[in-house]
Amino acid sequence: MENSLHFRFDNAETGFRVDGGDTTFGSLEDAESWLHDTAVPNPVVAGLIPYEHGGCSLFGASKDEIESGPRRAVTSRPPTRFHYDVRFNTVEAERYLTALENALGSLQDPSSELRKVVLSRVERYMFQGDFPVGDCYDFMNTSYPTGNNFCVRNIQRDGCYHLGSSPELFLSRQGRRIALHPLAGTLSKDSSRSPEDDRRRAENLFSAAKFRDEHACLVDFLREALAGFCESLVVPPDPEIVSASHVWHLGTPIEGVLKSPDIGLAKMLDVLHPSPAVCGVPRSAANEFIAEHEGRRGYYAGLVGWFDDRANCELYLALRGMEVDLAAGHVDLRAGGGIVEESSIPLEFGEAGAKMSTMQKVLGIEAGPAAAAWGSDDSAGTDSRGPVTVGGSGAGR
Ligand SMILES: C=C(O[C@@H]1C=C(C(=O)O)C=C[C@H]1O)C(=O)O
Repeated sequence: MENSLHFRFDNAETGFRVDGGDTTFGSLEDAESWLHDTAVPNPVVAGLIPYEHGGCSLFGASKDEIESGPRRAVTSRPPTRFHYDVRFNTVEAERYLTALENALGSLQDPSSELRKVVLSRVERYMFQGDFPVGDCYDFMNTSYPTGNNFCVRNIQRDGCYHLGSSPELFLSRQGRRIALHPLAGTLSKDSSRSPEDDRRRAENLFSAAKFRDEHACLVDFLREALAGFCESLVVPPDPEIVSASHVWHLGTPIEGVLKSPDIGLAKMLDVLHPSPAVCGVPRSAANEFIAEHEGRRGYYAGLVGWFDDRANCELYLALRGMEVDLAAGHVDLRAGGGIVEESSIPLEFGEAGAKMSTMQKVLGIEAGPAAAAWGSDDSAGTDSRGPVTVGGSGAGR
């Protein structure tokens, strides 16, 4: 039954479902050729584009047939139980800490060109029995009614699904008009405070040099990259505070008008993706560092959404998500953050944990023992709590 679930997306404005059908594409190029050649009326392609080039999970459909009614939201969580995979998570936390230490070494070395690199870590949870992917997605819609919620079948690996609730619009395009809402600079929310008080605390994001630097790296990159495509571009001088499920971010809404309606999507993505929101500065050095320390990321930090034959699109960063492997019986949660010279290892570890909470809440999982040991950051300054003992008997609920 789940095999007919291809692509689902819901946010405050849109609901979009592609179920059934066998028009699938493993590359952006194949999807674009289909859009131009097909006899299907009003064709559209929806799905996932990975962080690296190639290996997409894209589905072709007709806009006329897409089910786009009100979202299906349910109030009860599927009953599946999850257990923290101590062995996997211990090895993974150590790998991440080594990557962080090496990154800080490079960022603080005046002879290295690296200015920012985004590093991520994975937490694995095992389950037995059924994992009802569709029900879980419906419950996500209840949990995050204003998130950019997605659920996509992986056509590269049978029995694998990617679900998440993205906070970040990567690129939307209607004709020549484009909009982006890049985010960088993060503070974990403090649930012991009132939302208003915590929002005031988040204003620390404006003043701390570390967050402004991380954010400036991203906005400067996009301003320069978009200048080549746009006849006009509006980039506000200062970022704003954006609320995501368990964290606050710095975000800058960008709008522009393209020089020509003929600029293709693949050409724009070549230049814009991966941006320093998920990669770093300079891009080649950051990408080399990521490949060496993380290997292939696949759909984590890739793009999720849809595009049509005129390159109109709505694409979000595939973040705050999870990969469900039904055959292996596990769910991998993955999150990370931008590392700059002033970053602190404990705070980065905690920030990734706070971002993972987005999916932990959907699954009914308590934060893993590693995250609990780090605690959450209560200031925007440099705090040096730690070190963590990863492991223990912390099973999820
Ligand atoms: C890398 C992630 O998030 C990205 C990194 C951010 C940061 O470094 O502050 C903020 C938002 C996202 O662009 C993630 O969620 O895993």
